Amino acid sequence: MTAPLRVALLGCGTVGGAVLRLVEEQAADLTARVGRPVEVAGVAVRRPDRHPEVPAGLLTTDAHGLVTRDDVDLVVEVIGGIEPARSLIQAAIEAGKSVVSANKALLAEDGVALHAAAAKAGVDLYYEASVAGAIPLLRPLRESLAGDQIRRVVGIVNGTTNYILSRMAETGAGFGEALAEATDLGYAEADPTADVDGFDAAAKAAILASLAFHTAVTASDVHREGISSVTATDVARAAEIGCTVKLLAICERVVGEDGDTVAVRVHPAMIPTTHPLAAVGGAFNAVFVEAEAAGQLMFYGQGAGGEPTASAVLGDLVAVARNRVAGAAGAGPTAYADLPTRPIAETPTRYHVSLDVADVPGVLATVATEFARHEVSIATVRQDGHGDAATLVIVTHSAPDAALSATVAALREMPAVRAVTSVLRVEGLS
Ligand SMILES: NC(=O)c1ccc[n+]([C@@H]2O[C@H](COP(=O)([O-])OP(=O)(O)OC[C@H]3O[C@@H](n4cnc5c(N)ncnc54)[C@H](O)[C@@H]3O)[C@@H](O)[C@H]2O)c1
Ligand SMILES: N[C@@H](CCO)C(=O)O
Ligand code: NA
Repeated sequence: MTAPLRVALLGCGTVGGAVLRLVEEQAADLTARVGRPVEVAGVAVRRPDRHPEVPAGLLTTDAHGLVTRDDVDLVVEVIGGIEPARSLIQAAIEAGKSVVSANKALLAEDGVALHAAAAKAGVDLYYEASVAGAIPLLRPLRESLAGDQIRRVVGIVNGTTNYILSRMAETGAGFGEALAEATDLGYAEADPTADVDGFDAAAKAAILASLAFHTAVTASDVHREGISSVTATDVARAAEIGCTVKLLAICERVVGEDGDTVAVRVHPAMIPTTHPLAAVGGAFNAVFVEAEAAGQLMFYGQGAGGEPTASAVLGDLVAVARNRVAGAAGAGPTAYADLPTRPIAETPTRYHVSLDVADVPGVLATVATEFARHEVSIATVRQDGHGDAATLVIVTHSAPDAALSATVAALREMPAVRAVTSVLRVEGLS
């Protein structure tokens, strides 16, 4: 029998536990698919007493010692966070081990350095599970679409916020109420900041943009707005214009006369209910990719959860194990395009603005003048009610985001405007 490939598993929580179980359950198939048996050499945890499911002989608290052990070939990092995950992955790479990780926060911050280290050491670094969980997305971008020119990647990449926004739309609940429900059901974590404030989606957007556009994008390059300020009024206003509210990650390569740039942003937006992303409910994820030759592609499925995420980890594990059997490492992603990031202020967007106004002669003209003064073109205006209870609902054409936000700031100061009740970007309207 050929010698097994030996795996160090770092972390044994939701994802790690599922990885361990699947590697054991599918041992025979993995052997057949890889060409050598794949077995777990050790499992690094913080508290061994909390892991009765793991054979005691495999457990260790010495993660660094485990990843550098001579009898370890491959390392699976499912601890999460920046440290100690970064030092452990670096140590593994330097020791000649290929690495599979699910860690979006780390890859979005340090992907370039980690890839450089992996290339130098001649090992693989794969992280399909880090974006959109089970959905095959990063390897399609990295491999299947490597011959095409990707122009745009737009998606719902955070299940927790999608669940909250879906519930707000279904029940009319406010953000706080929907978040409490998501927490009770175990979708939202005890500290939901990373999800609801858009940090999780921004890290994923950075990874997607880097792979799609062959350039280095970090989480700090991503314009980020979360969903905590989305109100029941926003969701109701969206429904009135045939839209629904989603937290979108939008990565665009913008062709310019002075060279191309990338614009990467995460924010809530109204999208038409006829848009395919509008139908993505609950904790599911979906991502649209637009490439020059391929046209539009859509990827849909479970973006989180132990087993779905472990599926992506195991797919990567098989890939790096096969490379190891072949005595090679796969080509890593390139960042040759080296594109500058375009700030949100210059990025063209469309706004939906809802205003409570005094319905007196001339108010519409005054409001329209404020849009014109900022060179923002209005697509549609609707007035509901009259007298003191009049509401103006305005959808703009595309304009630089800075012009739109300056318009809204000016509207807030106008005596004729009693309140700006809803401001959201709009995507996907023709
Ligand atoms: N849970 C999901 O649905 C999901 C989906 C996609 C990606 N991910 C990513 O997978 C990774 C793991 O997520 P999770 O949900 O399994 O988290 P988790 O909190 O359930 O598990 C992490 C485990 O790592 C352990 N750990 C922490 N520090 C350690 C150390 N120094 N040495 C050894 N073990 C240590 C923790 O005790 C915990 O058991 C994260 O990067 C996360 O972003 C998770
Ligand atoms: N917290 C993340 C987990 C998957 O990365 C989500 O809600 O989508
Ligand atoms: Na994925």
